Amino acid sequence: MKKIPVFVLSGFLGSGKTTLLKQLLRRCDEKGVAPAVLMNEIGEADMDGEIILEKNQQQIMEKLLDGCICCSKKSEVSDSIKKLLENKPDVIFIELTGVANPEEVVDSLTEPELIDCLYLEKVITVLDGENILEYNSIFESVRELVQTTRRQIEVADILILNKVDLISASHKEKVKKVIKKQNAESPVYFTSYSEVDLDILLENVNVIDNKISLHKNNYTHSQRENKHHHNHEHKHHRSYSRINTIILEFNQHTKQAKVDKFLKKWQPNLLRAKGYIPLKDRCYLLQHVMKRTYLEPAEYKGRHYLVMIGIDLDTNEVESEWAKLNV
Ligand SMILES: Nc1nc2c(ncn2[C@@H]2O[C@H](COP(=O)(O)OP(=O)(O)OP(=O)(O)O)[C@@H](O)[C@H]2O)c(=O)[nH]1
Repeated sequence: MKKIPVFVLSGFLGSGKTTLLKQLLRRCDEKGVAPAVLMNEIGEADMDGEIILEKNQQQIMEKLLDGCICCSKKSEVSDSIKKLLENKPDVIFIELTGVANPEEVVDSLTEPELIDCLYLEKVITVLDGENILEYNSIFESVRELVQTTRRQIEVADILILNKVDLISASHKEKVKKVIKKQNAESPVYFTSYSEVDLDILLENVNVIDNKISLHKNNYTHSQRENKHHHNHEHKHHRSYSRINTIILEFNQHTKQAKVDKFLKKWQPNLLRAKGYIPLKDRCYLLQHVMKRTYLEPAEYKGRHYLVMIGIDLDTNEVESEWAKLNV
């Protein structure tokens, strides 16, 4: 009986995980294998789910919203995976929130009911080449950001150094050195828009004829799971509480410059912003990573909104400033 491989996609907010996931799903389609996806988003709004589903409506997806995968969510993680297993996928992808430690999800996979059905194939960490040195520097980032980034690098089986189109050759070398210091074993791929040789990543993914069905079994650790297993502490949860999410709504269409100016106001506390925003001509998908804002036309028909993820963002202040904009 063959077990189902599970990939954990980790990496800080906006590094390019969803961009990679979309390609992995496309490649699965080409290979004729059935993927399943578990997405974990901080905040109630299901942004990435919508982004993926726009082009891959038929994909099997479970979503965990409003919180990072951690102790309190562990049962929800395994419940979601059990639901995914009902559809008999050949591979499962778990995209973590940018602020989660990858090994936390591995705890959920080692639950007795699941351990004989699936195994952790690879932890893939996607790094934002433009900002990784900043995230990694104790002087420039808050402590828990540095710890999370280092953990994501340390436990990765594959490291994808993304956004090389935005950095110089010398910066690339610098980043490589820093990464290698923290994880000398795993291969590092340099990419733009997370374009990597997908066949290397999916080398062990095939159609599984004889899937193990879900049933209670004895708890056994394989070597692989042991490598990623850790003594889970509750402490980390508190530290993430500094990271908060604010959802803002639009009453009418707005101007790009207005939104840009608003987002700039919250630097350096603002880590990420995403949303479907109404400009005069149509709806756009907005993605804001560090100081950069990306806009692309979207077919989205739902309610317009902007999600802000930040560290120590003052919700009241943000909301009252937003109200003043009268958008
Ligand atoms: N210039 C440049 N932009 C990129 C690259 N990869 C991704 N982006 C853009 O960066 C933004 C964030 O990419 P995502 O793939 O959504 O990042 P993510 O890691 O899933 O983000 P979270 O879900 O917030 O954790 C999007 O607008 C992408 O189009 C790259 O290599 N170069």
